[in-house]
Amino acid sequence: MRTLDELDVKGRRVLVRADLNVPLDGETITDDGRIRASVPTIKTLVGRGAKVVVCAHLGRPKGQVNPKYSLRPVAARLGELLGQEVAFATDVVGDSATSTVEGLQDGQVALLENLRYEPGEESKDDAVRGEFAAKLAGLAELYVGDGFGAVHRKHASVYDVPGLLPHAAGGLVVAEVEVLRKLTEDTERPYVVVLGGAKVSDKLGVIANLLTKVDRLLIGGGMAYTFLKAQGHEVGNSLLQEDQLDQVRGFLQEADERGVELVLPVDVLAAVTFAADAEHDVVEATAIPADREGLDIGPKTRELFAAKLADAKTVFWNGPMGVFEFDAFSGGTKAVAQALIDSEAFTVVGGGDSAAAVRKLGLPEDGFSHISTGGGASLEYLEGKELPGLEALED
Ligand SMILES: Nc1ncnc2c1ncn2[C@@H]1O[C@H](COP(=O)(O)OP(=O)(O)OP(=O)(O)O)[C@@H](O)[C@H]1O
Ligand SMILES: O=C(O)[C@H](O)COP(=O)(O)O
Repeated sequence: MRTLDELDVKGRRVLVRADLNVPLDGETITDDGRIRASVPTIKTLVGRGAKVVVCAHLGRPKGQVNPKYSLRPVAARLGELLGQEVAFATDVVGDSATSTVEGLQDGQVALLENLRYEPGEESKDDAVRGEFAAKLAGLAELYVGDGFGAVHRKHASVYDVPGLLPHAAGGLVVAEVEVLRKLTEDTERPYVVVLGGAKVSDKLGVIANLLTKVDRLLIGGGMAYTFLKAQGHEVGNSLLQEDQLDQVRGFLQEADERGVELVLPVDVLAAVTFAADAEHDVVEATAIPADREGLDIGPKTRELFAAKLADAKTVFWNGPMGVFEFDAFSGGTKAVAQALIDSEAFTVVGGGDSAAAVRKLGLPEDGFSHISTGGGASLEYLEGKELPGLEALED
C-alpha cells in the first residue's frame, strides 16, 4: 500500500475515508476513541497544506436521511481535538457538500454528512455504487483510506472511490495492519479468541474460519444465545439468530472434530426487560426462563473465562460480554478485560464498543498490547480474508 508520504497533497482536495462510528447518547458522544484515532492522519494532511474533506458513516441509517445518525456532533468534537474549525456539510454529495468543499482554504478541514444517508454507499449493485462513488470522488483530487473499522465493507467510499482517484493508506490503517499481521504470523499458542457483542449475524460468519486457526474460542455477549439454543436450551427473549441455528450446530460439531475448545457461558444474568434498572437474577445458562433475556455472563462464567485465558499466549477479543452500557450488566465485560490485563499474552481488543467498554469501565488502556478501532474488520483480517478496503488501496 502507498502511504501518505507518497502523495503530494499541498493545495489539493484530499478525501479521507475515516471510521467515526462512535456511540452516541442523543447528541452526546459517549466515547470519542475512533475520532481521536482519526486525528493524526488529518493533522498530517493539514500540516502539509491539503484541503481535507473527511467522510464517514455513523450507525446504520440504511440509505435514508435520519437526524438520529447525523455526524454533526462528530464534526464539533473533531474540531475540538484538531484545535481548528471543521466545516460541516449537511449532505454527502449535494449542494452543501459542493459549496463546503469549494470554500476550503489550504490546511482547512470539512466533514461530510453520514455516507449511509445515500443508498449508493452500501448498494450491492456495482453500477449504483459506482454512480455514487463517482459523485463522491468528484469532490476531491486525492483519496486517503484511513477508516480501518470499515475496511471489511465493500462500500462506495471504501472500495470504489480509491479506484477513481490517486490514493494512499492513512497512518491508522497502516498501524492497524502492522499489529494484526502479528496475530496471523507465527502466532504463539495457546491462541484464544473471545467473541461477544450484538452484531451476531455479521460475526457468526467468521467463526468457521477461526475454528481452523485458534485453540480456544470463548463465546459470550449477545453471540452466546444462538449457541445455547443450538444445543437445545431455552434462551427466552435473549438476542437470537434463529436463521443461523443450523450453521451454529455445524460449528459445534466442527470444533469438536478439530479439537478446538468452544467455551460457552454456564450462567447468565437474566433480566425481565432491556433496561439499566431491569430486575434480574443469575440463572444457569441452560435454564433461562422463557420471559427473561440474558444481558450479561454470570459469575461462574466470568471465572471460567478467566481460567481459559490464564495460560493463553495470544488473545484477540471482540464484542462486550454483556450490555456494558448499563452498570448492572457490565461485570462480565470488566472480568474478561481484567483477565486480559492480568495475562502475559499478546492481547488485542478490537471493536468500537469493545474499546469504548475498556475506557468506560476505567481500565488502563496500556494493559493491552493493542486496542484496535476495528471489530468486524479485525476479525475478518484474522480470518485471512481479502478485505475490500485494503485491496482497493493496493497499487
Ligand atoms: N447479551 C446481550 N444482549 C444484547 N446486547 C448485547 C449483549 N451483550 C452485548 N451486547 C451489546 O453489544 C454491543 C456491541 O456489539 P458489537 O458487535 O457492535 O461490538 P463492537 O466492539 O462495537 O464491534 P464492531 O466494531 O464490529 O461494531 C454493545 O452495545 C452491547 O450492549
Ligand atoms: O462499528 C464498526 O464495526 C464499523 O464502523 C463498521 O460498521 P458496520 O458494522 O455498521 O458496517
